[in-house]
Amino acid sequence: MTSINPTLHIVGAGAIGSLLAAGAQRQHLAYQRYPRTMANIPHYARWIDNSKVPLSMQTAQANVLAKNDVLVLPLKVYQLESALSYWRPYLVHSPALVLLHNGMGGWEIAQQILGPHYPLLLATTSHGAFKQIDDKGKAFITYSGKGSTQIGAPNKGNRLSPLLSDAINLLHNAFPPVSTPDNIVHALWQKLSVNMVINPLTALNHIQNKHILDSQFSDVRRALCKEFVDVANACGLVFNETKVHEHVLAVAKATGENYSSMHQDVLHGRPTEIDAINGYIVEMAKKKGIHVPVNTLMVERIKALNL
Ligand SMILES: NC(=O)C1=CN([C@@H]2O[C@H](COP(=O)(O)OP(=O)(O)OC[C@H]3O[C@@H](n4cnc5c(N)ncnc54)[C@H](OP(=O)(O)O)[C@@H]3O)[C@@H](O)[C@H]2O)C=CC1
Ligand SMILES: CC(C)(CO)C(=O)C(=O)O
Repeated sequence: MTSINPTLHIVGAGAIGSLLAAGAQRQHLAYQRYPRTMANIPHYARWIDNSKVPLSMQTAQANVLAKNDVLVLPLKVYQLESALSYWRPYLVHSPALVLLHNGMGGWEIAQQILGPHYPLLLATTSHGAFKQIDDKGKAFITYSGKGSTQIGAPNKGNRLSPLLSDAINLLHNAFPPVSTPDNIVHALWQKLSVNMVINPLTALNHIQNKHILDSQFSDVRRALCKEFVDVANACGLVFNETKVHEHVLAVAKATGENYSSMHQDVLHGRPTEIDAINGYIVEMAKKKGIHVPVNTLMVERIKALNL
């Protein structure tokens, strides 16, 4: 079963999901959001040029998707298991599915629920967005930082099926630029290297990203990067310790005025993504018999905040 015009089905109505919806809206592409509740669903997006992009408030019940539709899950890793279990009966035609999150572990969860052969894309984005409430009490999102999205099928390089290539084109049309690195898993680990240093240090010390450049964090930064490289290399990914550290510093500088997502989660008393970030490194290290005391400490200290 295929539809004439493929629809972008977006699970939830969070910051990134609604940003993607706004991109589709601007390009006149068919999209549908599936929030858990109507409370706080963003009504519009405040675009980067300050223009207002109204969002369709027509939400739907999940239904069997057409083969050429695309289902995007811009969720936290800890939200994926229940979302994928819920959606599984509606995926009988195997439309392309896109996981879009920080941290790692989503691929493993999707494989467990959908099997190893499901047409799956993994993505990471450096666009920035957050939810707010306006003076009329309506939720909206602000597109706060222009970035780009990298996407690919794990272990497939650029040998993508037409179904997956079409899904990537649809995402690129909705929210460019979308690029396809040679190895998406490597790209996700690269993003992990940034988040495993900046996120817990900014959250634990209540600082903006730029402050992790301070010399007081030099030892902990370097120790985290060394552990990261040991584990990544043991998992078959090639990373160099000096380059990883330099990349982390470059991102901290470029996003210097930001408060990281983990800092904001801690500030607002929300669950953090620590399990999918430093926790993932600890989990992989355990499997490979590698000692990662500093990542372990980061996990323990964030968890001790009892969010
Ligand atoms: N925001 C940003 O600028 C960036 C975010 N990211 C990453 O993208 C991912 C998503 O982030 P973000 O959009 O900020 O997060 P949000 O918390 O804003 O969005 C997640 C949304 O998904 C909803 N949700 C969770 N489970 C389900 C479900 N089963 N069915 C329907 N809706 C569901 C949540 O609803 P509810 O409110 O009911 O829990 C929430 O609205 C994270 O991994 C984040 O780190 C990456 C780059 C930038
Ligand atoms: C790159 C960085 C650290 C930007 O703030 C981020 O991804 C986050 O805050 O989660």
